Amino acid sequence: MSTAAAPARQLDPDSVSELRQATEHIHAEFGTSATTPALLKRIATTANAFGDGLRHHCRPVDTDDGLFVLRGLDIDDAAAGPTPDSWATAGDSGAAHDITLLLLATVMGNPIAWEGQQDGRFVHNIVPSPGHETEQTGASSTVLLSPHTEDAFHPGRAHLLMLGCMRNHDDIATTAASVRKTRLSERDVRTLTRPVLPILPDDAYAEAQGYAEEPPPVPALFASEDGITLRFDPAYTPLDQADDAYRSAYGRLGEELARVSVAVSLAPGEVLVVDNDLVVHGRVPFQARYDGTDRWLKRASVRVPGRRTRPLTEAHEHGYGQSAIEAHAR
Ligand SMILES: O=C(O)CCC(=O)C(=O)O
Ligand SMILES: [Fe+2]
Repeated sequence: MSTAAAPARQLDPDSVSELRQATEHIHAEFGTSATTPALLKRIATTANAFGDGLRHHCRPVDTDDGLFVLRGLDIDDAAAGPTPDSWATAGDSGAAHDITLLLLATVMGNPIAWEGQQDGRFVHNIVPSPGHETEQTGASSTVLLSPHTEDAFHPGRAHLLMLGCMRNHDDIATTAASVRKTRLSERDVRTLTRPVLPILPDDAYAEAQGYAEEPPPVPALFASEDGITLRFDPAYTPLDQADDAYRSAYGRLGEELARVSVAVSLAPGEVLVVDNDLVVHGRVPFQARYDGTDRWLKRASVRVPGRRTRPLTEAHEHGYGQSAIEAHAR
């Protein structure tokens, strides 16, 4: 794995103060980041009024890296308070930063929430949690969080994943691997473009895991008009149901993704924006502190209307009974 620097977009001071003022206004008015229709409406009108400078920083991912890091937001470590010990107890910890992230997410597209995840909040807290060390979820720590497409099981998954860093004293890296950097034979691409295996709901969706209907097989790769895209979550893909040829091609895709993987260790105030159709992300193992100073990320998921990065057949998938809620009406 390489530690090559991810493309960075440095926010200019005007954009930073525009964001800060908007955040302070909304936070003072609502006193919480718990999303009500009124708060979401205020987010939308505020984001719509942002200047071109900020908008430009939020333009789509424009390199084969499939990601960028927005830099320059300020986080006051003392004011942020202790890192919560789980999403369930996080409440309004770092609420102002939830609002900032929602504003940025709204400039980039339409933020989404899932009823079945983190109480339906639009901004998730990613913190290590006692008792969850070895899971394949954001709450784990001692295990490698293996590379995955976010919410790969679902046709309504985000186009963009945003990870905003509150705290990361131990420099724990997010990993990211772009399908556009892999080298695969045409034959492997053909094989992996066929809908052979389903992707089952991950451990963050307990209810969906009990869904009664047949899991639909989906392609791992898709040759979109703009180039190849992927939908990949090996930890939740029943590979034993495929034949040898498919399994080997799938294995080569995994090896190529490992080869091109980069490690991005976020600093407070940085926001990693990952194109969820191009890049699989994960996290290196680490030892949690559990003393209020642990790594703490804020996560937002964004749909970008009108993108053509996915097969149209996805529209017929049942999504295991889950549906995403969009922050803003179209
Ligand atoms: O903790 C990280 O760096 C990434 C965790 C993750 O997979 C996610 O938040 O979706
Ligand atoms: Fe993830």
